[in-house]
Amino acid sequence: MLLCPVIGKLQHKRVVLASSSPRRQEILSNAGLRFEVVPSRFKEQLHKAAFATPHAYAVETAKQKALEVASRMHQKDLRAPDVVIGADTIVAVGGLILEKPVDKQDAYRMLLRLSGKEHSVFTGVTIVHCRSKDGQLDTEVSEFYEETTVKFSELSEELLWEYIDSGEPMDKAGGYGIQALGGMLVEYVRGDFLNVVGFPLNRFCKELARLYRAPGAPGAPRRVQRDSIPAVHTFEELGDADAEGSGSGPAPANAGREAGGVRPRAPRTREADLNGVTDSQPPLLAGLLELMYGFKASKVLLTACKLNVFDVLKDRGPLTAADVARKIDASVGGTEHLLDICAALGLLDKSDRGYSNTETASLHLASDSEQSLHGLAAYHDGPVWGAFTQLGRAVREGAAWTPEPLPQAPHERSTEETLQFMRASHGLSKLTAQHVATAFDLSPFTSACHLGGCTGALAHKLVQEYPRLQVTVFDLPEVVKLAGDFQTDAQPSERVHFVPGDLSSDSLPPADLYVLCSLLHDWPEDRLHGLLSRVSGSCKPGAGLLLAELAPAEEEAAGGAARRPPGLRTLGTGRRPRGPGRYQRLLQRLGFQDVQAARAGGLLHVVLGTRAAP
Ligand SMILES: O=c1[nH]cc([C@@H]2O[C@H](COP(=O)(O)OP(=O)(O)OP(=O)(O)O)[C@@H](O)[C@H]2O)c(=O)[nH]1
Repeated sequence: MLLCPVIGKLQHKRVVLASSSPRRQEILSNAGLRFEVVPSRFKEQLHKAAFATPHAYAVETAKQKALEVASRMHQKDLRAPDVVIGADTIVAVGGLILEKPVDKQDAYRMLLRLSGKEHSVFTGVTIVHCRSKDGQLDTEVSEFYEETTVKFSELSEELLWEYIDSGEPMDKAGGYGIQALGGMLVEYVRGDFLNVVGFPLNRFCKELARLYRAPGAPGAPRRVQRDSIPAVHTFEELGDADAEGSGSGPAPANAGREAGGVRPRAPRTREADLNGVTDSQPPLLAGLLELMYGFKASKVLLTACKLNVFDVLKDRGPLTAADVARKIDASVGGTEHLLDICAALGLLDKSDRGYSNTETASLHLASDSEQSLHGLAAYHDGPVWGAFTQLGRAVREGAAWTPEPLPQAPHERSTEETLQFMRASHGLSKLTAQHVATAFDLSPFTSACHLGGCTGALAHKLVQEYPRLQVTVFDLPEVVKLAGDFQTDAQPSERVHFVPGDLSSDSLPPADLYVLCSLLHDWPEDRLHGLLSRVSGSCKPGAGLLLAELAPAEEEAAGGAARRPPGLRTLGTGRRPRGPGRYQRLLQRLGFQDVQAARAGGLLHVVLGTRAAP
C-alpha cells in the first residue's frame, strides 16, 4: 500500500536510488516506492573545512553522489533515469563531522567522543530530475537536510569494545546503528528517528509534495548551475550572472539555501559540462583560464573585506547599495558594482530588498566572528599582494621572493607587519585547532611545546581539551611580545606559557610532546630535515612529535595533479604537497615509532610518532 499524494507522484517514473545503504533501500521500499539501486561511485572526500556547516557538507556529498549516478547512467544507457535520489548521513559533535569509521580504533574514538553527550545526526538528501535533450543530460536539483538530536549514555570501556567487536559500527555514520544493538547506547532522540537510520522519510515526502505542485508554481525544481564559486571572466559577466540567477524562474525557497555555505551561481555555462556529464574542455585549458582570471575574484573578496562590507551586513536585514555605501564611506555606484560582483561570486545574497551576507560570509569574512578569516584576507591584500606585484622585478633582479613573504624574513618586519601576519595565522589556527587537538588522544602527555605557536590559539585549545596538559608556545621574540594582544578565551589559561626563541638556532624548551602545525608545507627538503632532526634530538624516549600540515587536495594525493596546476595553498614550493605518508616515513627514519596519520578536518592531516629509545 502506498500513500498516493506523496510517493505516488513517482509511480510512473524510472527512479534510481544512488545508494548502497541497505537501510535506505528498506525505508524507501517500506514506503511503497519502486526504484532501482545504483550505488554511487562518488568518493566521500570533500574538504569538510570548506563548508560553513556540517549539513552543507552532507547536502553537497548527497548531491555529488546523485549526480555521479545520473551522469554515469546517461552515458551508459543513453537514457537517463527520470529521478535519482542521493543521501548522505553524518554525525556532528563539538565541531567535528564523523562519518563511517575506517577501523576499530576509529570506531572507538568516535564512540568515546559521543559517550554521555548529545550530538546531531544530519542526513542531506538530493533529488535530481533528469532529462535527455539533444543527447545531453539536463538536470534539475532539489536538496534539503534533516537534523535529529541523539543523546548517548556514559559508555564503559567494556561496553564500547563489546559493541565494536560485534562489527555493527563499521558501515554506520558515527560508528553506531540506532536501529539495532546501537539502540542500547541511546538515552533519547529528538527528531526523526529514520533520519538517524539514514533517510528522513517524512521530510522527503513533504519535499515531493512541494515539488509536484502545479507546474510553474513557486517551488518547481531549480536547475543546478555549478557547484563551486564561479571563475571570474569579466566583471560584466558576473553582473549578468546575478541577474540571471535572480530573475530566471523561481528557485525553491530552500534549494541550495538550506545547505548554508556559499551558494553557487555561474554565468553562461553549459549545464552538462558543469555536472561532469560531458567535459569538452581539456582540464588543463580550463585550469589555465582560471589561473589567468582568478586574481580578479581574489581582489574583489579582499577589497570587500578591507572595506568591511561583510561587517556592515552582518546581523542586519538586507541593505541597499546606498545604505552600505554610506556605512563604508564610499560611492554608491562603486559600492553597488562591488556588491553585485560579491553576489555573483556567491559571497552575498541579493534580493529586491537589497544585499545580505551569506552564512559563509558572516561566519568567516566578518571581522568579529569566532571563525573569522578577516586577518588572513588583510594579510593577503597587504604584504602578499605587494610581494606578488613585485614578482617580475624580483625575478629579473634575482631578489629572494616567496609566495609567503613574511615568515621567511622575520627580522625585516615592522611591528604592524608582524601583527598582520599574526592575525592571519590566528584566524586559521582557530579554525583548525579543535581538529588538530582531537585527531589523536594526547591525554598521556603532560607537557607540550608548540614550536612556532604564534598567538597560542592551538595551545589554548590543547589545554581546554586535556586538563593535565601544560603547553609552552615557542616563537620569535617579536611574536611572543605581541601575543598578549590575541586573547583566545575570556580567561587566559595559566597552563599556557610563552617562551621567546628561534626554532632554527636556539635550544628547544623541554616537553614530552612537540607540536608543529601548518609550518612545514612550503619548506624545502633540507630545511625540513634540519628542523625535524633538531626536534628529534630534543625528544626523550617516549616523547611524541605531532605534525599537522596542509592536506593535499584529493586529486593531488591520487597523483592526478600532473594534469592540473598545483594546489594554490602550496603554491611556490614547485612540487606536489607532501602527503601524510611522506611525513610518516620521515619520522620513522628519525627514530620515531608507532607513527600514525589521521585527518584533522578538511584542511589538515596530522601525523603522530613516539621517540624510541636510541
Ligand atoms: O543509526 C544509524 N546511523 C547510520 C546508519 C547508516 O550509516 C550509513 C551512513 O553512511 P553514508 O551516508 O555515507 O551511506 P553509505 O552507507 O556509505 O551508502 P551510500 O552508497 O549512499 O554512500 C548509512 O548506510 C546509514 O544507513 C545506520 O544504519 N544507523
